[in-house]
Amino acid sequence: MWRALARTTLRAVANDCGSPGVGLAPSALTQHQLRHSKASNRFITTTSTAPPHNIGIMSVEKPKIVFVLGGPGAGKGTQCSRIVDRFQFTHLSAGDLLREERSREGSEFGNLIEDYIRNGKIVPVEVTCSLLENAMKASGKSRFLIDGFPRNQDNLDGWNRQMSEKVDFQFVLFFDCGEDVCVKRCLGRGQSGSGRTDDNLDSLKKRISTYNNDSLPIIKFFEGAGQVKRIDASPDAEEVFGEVEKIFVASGF
Ligand SMILES: Nc1ncnc2c1ncn2[C@@H]1O[C@H](COP(=O)(O)OP(=O)(O)OP(=O)(O)O)[C@@H](O)[C@H]1O
Ligand SMILES: Nc1ccn([C@H]2C[C@H](O)[C@@H](COP(=O)(O)O)O2)c(=O)n1
Repeated sequence: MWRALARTTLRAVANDCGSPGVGLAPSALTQHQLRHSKASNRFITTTSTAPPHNIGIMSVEKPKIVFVLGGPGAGKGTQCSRIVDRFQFTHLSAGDLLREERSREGSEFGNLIEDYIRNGKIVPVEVTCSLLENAMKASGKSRFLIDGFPRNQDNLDGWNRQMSEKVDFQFVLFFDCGEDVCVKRCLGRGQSGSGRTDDNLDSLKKRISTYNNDSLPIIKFFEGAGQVKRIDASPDAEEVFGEVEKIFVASGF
């Protein structure tokens, strides 16, 4: 879809992303809308394409994607901010997008998302993947850190169905961190006023169990394919970023 649009859509809104790539104007992009059908208890995605406003330079370059994974509190968000500053990536946190959608007035998924988050469960991929795709398109950028996704087999399958052909997947950046450190960091974040409804011991136990049972197998899957760059996330943030930096430089960024 992006490629088709890129072929016919002008890059007249000059690529403001500061990095090479598709640089499509959000106004000319397909928007995915999601509804929950009570009748069939399924999620339905509808697609509408706004007419392209521009004609011009063609680009077939797909957006570059790095998945960022690791336990709750491993420091994914912290490191993503630094990568954004240093390597001109756009950071999309699946958790942040879900929290935003939960708080959006009129969202039909607010209660569902809250229930999943509070209980440390993974929201159905139809919701998350549509939020990610819409955010990617709206950004007009071409290098993305997809943080906290794919978190289970459902996430991975949904991504493969909806997105894998449209992006240029680079690697998984895996922040490896012991459980005790993760818990301590999340509780510290809660005490510093994160306002998150899941930075408490009860939710954390569930999140860690979901991570061990559902997310680690996905990381192992990518590892088996030689697509994981593992980082020890237990040292301080500065030291961790030193390792992150080496990986991105070695990968040509
Ligand atoms: N290397 C580090 N050393 C010490 N504290 C850290 C480090 N990295 C992050 N933190 C702190 O730990 C907390 C969790 O970090 P962060 O929000 O980046 O984790 P996360 O992996 O994105 O978490 P989640 O998956 O729950 O969103 C924050 O309060 C952050 O300031
Ligand atoms: N792919 C995802 C990512 C996140 N969530 C939900 C469930 C998580 O516990 C919560 C917080 O995510 P975080 O900010 O810790 O990355 O958001 C999900 O369902 N699916």
